Amino acid sequence: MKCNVSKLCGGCPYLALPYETQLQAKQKQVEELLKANHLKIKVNPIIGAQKIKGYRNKVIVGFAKHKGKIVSGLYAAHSHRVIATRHCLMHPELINRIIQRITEYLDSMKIELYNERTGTGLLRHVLIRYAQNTKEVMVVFVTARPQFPSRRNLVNLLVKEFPEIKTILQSVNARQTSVVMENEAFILYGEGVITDELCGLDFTMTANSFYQIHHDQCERLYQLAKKKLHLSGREKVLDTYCGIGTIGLTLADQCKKVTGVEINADSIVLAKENAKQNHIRNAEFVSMDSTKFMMEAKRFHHAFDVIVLDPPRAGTTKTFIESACSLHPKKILYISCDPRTLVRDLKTFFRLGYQSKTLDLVDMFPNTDHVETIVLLSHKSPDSVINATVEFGEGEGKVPLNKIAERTKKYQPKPKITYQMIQEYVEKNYGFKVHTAYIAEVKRSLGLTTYDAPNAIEELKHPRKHPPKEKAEAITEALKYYEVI
Ligand SMILES: C[S@@+](CC[C@H](N)C(=O)[O-])C[C@H]1O[C@@H](n2cnc3c(N)ncnc32)[C@H](O)[C@@H]1O
Repeated sequence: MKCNVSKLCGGCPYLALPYETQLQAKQKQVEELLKANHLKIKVNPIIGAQKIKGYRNKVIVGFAKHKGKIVSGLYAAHSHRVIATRHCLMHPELINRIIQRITEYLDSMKIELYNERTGTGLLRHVLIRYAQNTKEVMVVFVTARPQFPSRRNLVNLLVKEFPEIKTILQSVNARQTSVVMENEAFILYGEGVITDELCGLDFTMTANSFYQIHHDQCERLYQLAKKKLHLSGREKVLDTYCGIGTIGLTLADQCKKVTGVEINADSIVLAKENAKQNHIRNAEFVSMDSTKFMMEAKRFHHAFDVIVLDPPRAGTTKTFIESACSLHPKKILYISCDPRTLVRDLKTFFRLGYQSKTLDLVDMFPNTDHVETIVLLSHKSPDSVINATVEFGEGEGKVPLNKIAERTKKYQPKPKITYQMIQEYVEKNYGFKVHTAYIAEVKRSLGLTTYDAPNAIEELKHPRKHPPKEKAEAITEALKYYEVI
């Protein structure tokens, strides 16, 4: 593929290589990284893309003046210099056409461009999102101040010419910063959102939500995640760093319950909306830092059969990993867009007894040096097994069957004392009700194991509850009555 500005732009460092060579380079890069870190994991052959150009569904363009005319393009690598280009090979054709029209309109309307050095002027960038399967488009004008002359005219011209544009927004960023969108955007046209179809489900997103850049490869990644997890329908799945709920919701039909955790409150609103519009009823979402959630889950002894994590480039935290392992999930699925932080985090998982023999790569970013990795971890199986042969019956060296029955009776576990039984005992004997969180707190203070409270997820959003003295005493009495202590 030929691109005239490839050297200046730096966005596609592998563009000159045949696609097969690009894939080999990514495979080798991850294999060498694992080897250098003494991680014995086999890397399965990378899953290459069919669409290797025109795949980017999110684009940010800058503007500059060239010979008195407004031109648009991507920024040069590690700089804010705009590389004028009419046609980026990685953008869908429709996006290239919209950018071109916007540039022409801005020029004819004599819109002032923002000057980063002096902090003067109006237009900073334009962000475009494209929902590949529904063909819906979102346009966001990022300006340095709210007043935007001719914007009504500009909006009317764009929506008339491109019926695919479902919404147009303006985001005001007055600070001298390189961040593209700092504040909430206000709607100039449409609903402020677009919806795409992914893995047979509808996902609505805003300008700020995370959504994988390559639609088709994202579907293959999620299919692989499903295959690796091999859910039975009985599992409680925790989807951390869940964004607008894409991974968790695609797993929801194969498990008992999905809990999604995400720091961006707007994404959680969308995740809930996405569950609703797809008629998914076994999913709940919490807006919280994933590490904090994990710490609380550890404190409250929440049980999850599967934990999925898909953090940003920086990876996750040691505390997240330690807390996650302490919950003893059967499986942990780690999806990462940066192999270096993945390797760092895998070492901690391995140290804590979780292991994996294989790792998969999905090429989400053709022509770049980035690669997506996916690895399933499960708890290490025993190092060795002792085989013993026992013969039952009468006579020397045999174990009599009646002895087994006696022993079984002796070691029969006591029936489980539930929170409800304790609540009922307290209410009957003391005349007041006690919250499950109080029971958990008393049990914890006595060094006992605690179990899921029925409203466990709700509780995670609140600080721990310390029971008043009389309630703590009543709960302790109930625990004695039931011979828990
Ligand atoms: C790589 S994206 C994955 C999103 C989603 N799993 C998907 O595939 O669309 C990472 C997500 O983590 C969120 N995030 C970043 N830091 C976080 C944190 N400390 N706790 C929870 N979520 C966080 C981001 O807002 C983003 O939505």
